[in-house]
Amino acid sequence: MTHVIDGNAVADRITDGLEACVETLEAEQVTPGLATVLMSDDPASETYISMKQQGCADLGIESIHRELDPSASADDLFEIVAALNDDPDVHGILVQMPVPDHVDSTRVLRTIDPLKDVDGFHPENVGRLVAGDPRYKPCTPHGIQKLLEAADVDTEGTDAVIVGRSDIVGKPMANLLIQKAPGGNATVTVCHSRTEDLAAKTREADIVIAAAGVPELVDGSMIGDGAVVIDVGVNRVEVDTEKGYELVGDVEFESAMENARTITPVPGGVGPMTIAMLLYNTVKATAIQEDVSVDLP
Ligand SMILES: Nc1nc(=O)c2c([nH]1)NC[C@@H]1CN(c3ccc(C(=O)N[C@@H](CCC(=O)O)C(=O)O)cc3)C=[N+]21
Repeated sequence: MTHVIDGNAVADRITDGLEACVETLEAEQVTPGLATVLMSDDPASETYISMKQQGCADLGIESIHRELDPSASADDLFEIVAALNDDPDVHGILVQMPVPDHVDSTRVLRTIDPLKDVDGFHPENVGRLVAGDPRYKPCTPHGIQKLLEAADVDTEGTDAVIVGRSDIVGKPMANLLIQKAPGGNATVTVCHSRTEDLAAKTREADIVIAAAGVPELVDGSMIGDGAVVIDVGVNRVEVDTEKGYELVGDVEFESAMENARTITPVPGGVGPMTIAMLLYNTVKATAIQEDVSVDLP
């Protein structure tokens, strides 16, 4: 029987653990603060931002929100980030990606105070991750590490194949999986749109992590017997319902189920973990900046 990992349950366990950390901070008169910045009218971005705010509210994290019209100037965005950098009540800053084309996203990431960079995207934090001394692990790959741990998947000595080379999932995931630490010690292959024979790579893998942003790119014929399959895809496909869309992963779930030992669903797999690990980084950022020690889950 294939084990379907319940991402909501694992995320709830993490947030329960964070609750104790928030209490420890409160005892020191410290309330964690997360700022979200949105410069997009993409409905998906709006959904994610409101899920993040809800997560903060549930935990007792103060959240503030700044919104800019997508036609605003890059300088307007930099000014907002600079003000949040200087605000002592704000411990974490997240600028929702993607930003409009006329805004240089790498410059946005460089503008955020690295201590408040709860996405872990600032070059200083990327550098620390690559050097094996992470401060804030990027939320989605960190969440995947937690899911694997919860499902009793030992990554050590495994062959892991990552499909997708993005800065926010593929690259940091590869770095975490090759590090000399629990949740690492894997042999990693990173595949992408120019990979010659994707199926030949994934079929040999003990762990397949699909993060290409292509609906149902990976099907059962590409999954080896007994493999672990992690689906990072959150593709919105239009359907004729009240909601208007359906979430489709990068994995064709039904056929992949037939070969996989363990698999994550979409929705209810990796997505909820991304939010939980953002809250985790916000609590960690608060503890670092306020010099309080907390016992992170
Ligand atoms: N600076 C920045 N940081 C991010 O962390 C970031 C970002 N930009 N831009 C967009 C992506 C995407 N992302 C998701 C978060 C939660 C779910 C999630 O919880 N999904 C639910 C379903 C949500 C629904 O129903 O639409 C699930 O999979 O069960 C998905 C995707 C964070 N991102």
